[in-house]
Amino acid sequence: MIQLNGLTKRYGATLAVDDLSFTVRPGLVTGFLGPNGAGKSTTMRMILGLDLPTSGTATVLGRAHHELPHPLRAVGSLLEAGAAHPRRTAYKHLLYLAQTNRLPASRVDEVLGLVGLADAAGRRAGEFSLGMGQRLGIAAALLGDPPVLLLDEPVNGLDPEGVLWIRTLIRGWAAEGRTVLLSSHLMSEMALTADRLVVIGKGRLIAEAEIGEFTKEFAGAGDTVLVRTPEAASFARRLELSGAHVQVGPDELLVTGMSAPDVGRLAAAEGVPLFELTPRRASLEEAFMELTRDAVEYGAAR
Ligand SMILES: Nc1ncnc2c1ncn2[C@@H]1O[C@H](COP(=O)(O)OP(=O)(O)OP(=O)(O)O)[C@@H](O)[C@H]1O
Repeated sequence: MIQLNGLTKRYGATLAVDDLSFTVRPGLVTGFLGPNGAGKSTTMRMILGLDLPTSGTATVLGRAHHELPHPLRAVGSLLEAGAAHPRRTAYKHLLYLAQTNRLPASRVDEVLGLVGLADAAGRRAGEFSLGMGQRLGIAAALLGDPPVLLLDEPVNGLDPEGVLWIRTLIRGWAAEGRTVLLSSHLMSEMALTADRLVVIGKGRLIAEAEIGEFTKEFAGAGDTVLVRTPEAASFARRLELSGAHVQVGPDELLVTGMSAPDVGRLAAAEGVPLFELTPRRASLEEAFMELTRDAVEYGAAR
């Protein structure tokens, strides 16, 4: 269990994390989502005791990170790939971590096996591919067999096989009853991996919900209907008079705020020939962009 209570971090004039409170429960994958610069990494760093809050608290298993008697046995994390010394072998890197955390050396072989790096144990971390580096990072996170896991953008830059591997691993941890907090700026990735979502923007909580509730709440919002007609301009005006919002292309219209059957009925009533009438569902990704639109740091001009 991870608990944030009024967690706040200020860097000079930047309020990176702003009065954030939420709970991450065991047995579930909680997706931590927000556009670039939303404050996800800063929040995770504070949970891990790598950064001090300006105010508020973050606790793991009821304690601040510095109060945990054996931090690696409580919480494992993957913050960035390549955290290992490049000249150190995978085995030595993990052995060093195990020894400084009073974990048995036998655990090093176990975790190397778990992440599929047993054959690469003697190779230097600096020679690893991105995917292997990611596996090494996960091996380190698992060393203390912790009940809580924090992963910051773990699939960034991975090939499809690597992405599937991490996704399966994460789902497995939650099924074992662990608490998993997983950050991403990709809603599509979250839809496949997370049970719950915490969405932040500009350091503040925007939404918190089960992934199903989130989909239900936002399904429909932003749905569009593609219409092709030789009478685009006049039909667009007619649609707008009926309350729809219309984007006009050379020979197509993108209609929001009116269902496809209603567009079809209106066209029939007006005697407008339709060449195409296609409903398009808004994706979860679009719902997320809509939700965080005002919180994007450097958005395209609108
Ligand atoms: N050490 C620091 N010094 C000053 N400002 C910082 C520092 N770390 C983060 N920030 C600022 O705090 C804000 C939040 O950054 P953070 O990296 O936590 O966001 P994020 O959600 O993880 O973004 P991304 O998805 O891009 O990794 C940003 O405006 C960032 O520029």
